[in-house]
Amino acid sequence: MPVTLADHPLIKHKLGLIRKADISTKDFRDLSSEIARLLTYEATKDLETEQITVEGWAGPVTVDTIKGKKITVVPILRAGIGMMNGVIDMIPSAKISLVGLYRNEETLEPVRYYVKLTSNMEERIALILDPMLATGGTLVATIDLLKAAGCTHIKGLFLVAAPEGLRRLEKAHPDVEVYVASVDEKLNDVGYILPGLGDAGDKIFGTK
Ligand SMILES: O=P(O)(O)OC[C@H]1O[C@H](OP(=O)(O)OP(=O)(O)O)[C@H](O)[C@@H]1O
Ligand SMILES: O=c1cc[nH]c(=O)[nH]1
Ligand SMILES: [Mg+2]
Repeated sequence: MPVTLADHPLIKHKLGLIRKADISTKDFRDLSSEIARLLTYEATKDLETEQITVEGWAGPVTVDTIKGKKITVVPILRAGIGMMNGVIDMIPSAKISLVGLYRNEETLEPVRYYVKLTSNMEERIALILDPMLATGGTLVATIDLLKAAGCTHIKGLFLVAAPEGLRRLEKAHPDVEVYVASVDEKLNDVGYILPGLGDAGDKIFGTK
């Protein structure tokens, strides 16, 4: 399974800031979006381009344009919303497909409560957004439903992943490409990533 650790100095610096325990809701939100923007740069490096001719200020000029498949951004509710604006800044024409899943706190299994996908999923590259890849249950369930809708090209963007979640993903969906700012040490006994970020959804929405 292709895993890209996006360890650009700007990403590393921003991760250092977002890990602080006393971070404000505003700063957590801003940094999630900023790191997402940089992950988008990495995740779109292999998009194909083609040359077209446009009318420039001094006459016709040959320019590159992105060709082929269109993109749908798939934020996993709630926390994935915190990355969405950063990604949309970079790909303003992307369609958005929402997937609502939360983790049952006892079983750690994902519970589905909302799905609204855009049209023609089979023609699109899906960019899944979630700050946290912990046990991997939420991500595997999301990929299951995207594939059931016809998606064949799926990438996932995460701020922090646990090795346990990456191993689970590799078994279930080895074709999916992962872009992550940090692969952390492990999960604790209640399924939180260490050192991690804490509860990303609560920090982005200011709940709890
Ligand atoms: O890899 P997993 O073990 O499945 O855990 C990861 C999921 O947990 C968090 O969501 P949460 O259930 O807290 O929902 P929220 O975004 O609504 O807070 C996180 O944003 C992921 O979606
Ligand atoms: O560490 C974790 C694990 C799951 N969800 C979170 O928000 N944080
Ligand atoms: Mg949460």
